[in-house]
Amino acid sequence: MTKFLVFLEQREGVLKKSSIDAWNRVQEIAALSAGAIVTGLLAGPVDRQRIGDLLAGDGVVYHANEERLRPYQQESYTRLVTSLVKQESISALFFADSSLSRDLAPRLSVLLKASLLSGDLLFNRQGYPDGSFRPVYSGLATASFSPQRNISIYTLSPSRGMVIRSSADGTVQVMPTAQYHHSSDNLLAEVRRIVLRQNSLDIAEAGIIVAGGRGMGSSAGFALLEELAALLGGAVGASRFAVDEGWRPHAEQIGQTGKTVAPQLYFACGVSGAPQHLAGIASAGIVVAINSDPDASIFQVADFGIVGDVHLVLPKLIEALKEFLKKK
Ligand SMILES: Cc1cc2nc3c(=O)[nH]c(=O)nc-3n(C[C@H](O)[C@H](O)[C@H](O)COP(=O)(O)OP(=O)(O)OC[C@H]3O[C@@H](n4cnc5c(N)ncnc54)[C@H](O)[C@@H]3O)c2cc1C
Repeated sequence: MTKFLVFLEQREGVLKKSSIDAWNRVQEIAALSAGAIVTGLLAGPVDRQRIGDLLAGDGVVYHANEERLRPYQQESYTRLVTSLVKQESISALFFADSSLSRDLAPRLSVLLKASLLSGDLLFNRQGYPDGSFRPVYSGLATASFSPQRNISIYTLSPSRGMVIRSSADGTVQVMPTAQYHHSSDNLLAEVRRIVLRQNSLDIAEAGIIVAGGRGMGSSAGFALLEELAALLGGAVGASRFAVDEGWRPHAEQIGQTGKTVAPQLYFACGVSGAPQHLAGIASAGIVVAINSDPDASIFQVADFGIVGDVHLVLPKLIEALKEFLKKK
């Protein structure tokens, strides 16, 4: 019997949207892979009632409800996942693509002697194990994969628009996991979480992203994007140019060497639309581009385009939005 395990990531006790999205996608993969059973693993305290409400389909979630697992710790998380994979005879382990999974998945693949497939993975009708494929060379070609080991580990990029469905169509049972020994916990000196800005949304989780590039002119130019993002309840993103210049932190970089995002609405302001940037927004819903160059490549992927100077267009857009919100 094929058993899937989805690693469900929490931050500060809240289940991450990208993990809910991964769970839902694994349910779809299971439907393509005759008879596969979906299970989940959640490390750290999260309201158990909410877990069942948030996840679609049928399945069991193992919950290691321990306070010390609230922050990510490589050692303890590795031990927790490896023991569950062995205990439950898991065939495939799935993660949402995140800084946590980029750290944990390769380590697990060595320890479990598992095939590791990461990136924008999709599954065709063949399902697991032979149906996985993903775009390569910034979407110019497609590569398909057949895992060579008994266990496979997949990291999934967010799906288009990351629309989270309700769980009305199934029953998810939440079960406590057994306690694990933490003999080498004293190896951990200190785990610190650095908050870049209070209340700033992670771009990987955001439903709306307002991104800026070289055309914003300076770090001060991003104040307009912060204002627009705050009005829309979205997050600020950046091109690599803006990050390399030190205008924005790397956590906000979108693209091949940054994050893959899947908002329902994406604003590209003063961004040219280089292939390496577009690689990160392939799953975005509606794309709105503002650029002074009518021939900029970004207009080829945009649903709506405004040709103009961001410093003139954005204040007008913000003003109009404020008026609109006042009337609501
Ligand atoms: C291996 C590799 C990995 C990379 N990874 C990434 C990545 O992850 N993410 C990423 O973004 N890039 C990445 N890059 C860099 C990428 O190739 C581009 O150089 C970068 O995306 C350009 O950033 P930009 O669009 O902000 O700047 P530019 O390409 O310089 O574009 C600026 C745009 O702003 C417009 N503009 C200028 N002034 C105004 C104004 N006042 N109002 C309106 N529009 C204006 C211009 O017309 C232009 O279109 C990578 C490159 C390599 C080689």
